[in-house]
Amino acid sequence: MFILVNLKAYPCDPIEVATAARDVAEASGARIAVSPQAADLARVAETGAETWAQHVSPNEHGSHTGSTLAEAAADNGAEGTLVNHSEKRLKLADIDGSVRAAERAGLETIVCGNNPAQIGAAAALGPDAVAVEPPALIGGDVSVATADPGIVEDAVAAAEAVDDDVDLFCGAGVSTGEDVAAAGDLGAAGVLLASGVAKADDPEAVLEDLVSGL
Ligand SMILES: O=C(CO)COP(=O)(O)O
Repeated sequence: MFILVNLKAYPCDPIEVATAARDVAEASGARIAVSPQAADLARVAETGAETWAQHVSPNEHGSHTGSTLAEAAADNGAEGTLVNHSEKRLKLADIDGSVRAAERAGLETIVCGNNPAQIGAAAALGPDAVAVEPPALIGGDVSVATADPGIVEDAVAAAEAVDDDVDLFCGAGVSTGEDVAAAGDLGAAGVLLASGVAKADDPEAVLEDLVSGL
């Protein structure tokens, strides 16, 4: 299971989380990545933690003020990027453009969707993985695998029906090792989570629990 910690715009210390993620990944052998604010990519990557962008724009170099270029993310240590997170939704053509921009820059891609129909559409764009995150459960206390196991199973089927090579992740409310195991049992290859780590008093302890069953 791949565990991706999205720091969103939470007021946590990205270096503390990244250092903990690096240490827990090294000690456990689990794959853990941290996705900080774009401005923090380089210093998070310098910790040695696997580092992902939260978004990249479909643009190439040029007159695009405010763009987060895939090339810039890669040059600053990102190894992958989320695309179309529920809090950063894009038009279909722009999702396609962002995935293509990420590919050009050598970034891995996870395209998010709110439901199985969107997951099928996202899988058709050929990312490395897709992630189903029901918006109503994001930031809550109950994990998607517990609150709505059917949506994870249906999303696995939707991705598989389009492209067997595209992994399915799930996210929303994930905060414990039990949540990670439940997601895996439903067919997910990884989880996205945010508040469970970013708002924790002791992010390292939460990360240790998350990988405890792997
Ligand atoms: O949006 C998410 C990860 O990208 C999930 O957020 P929470 O873990 O806070 O529910």
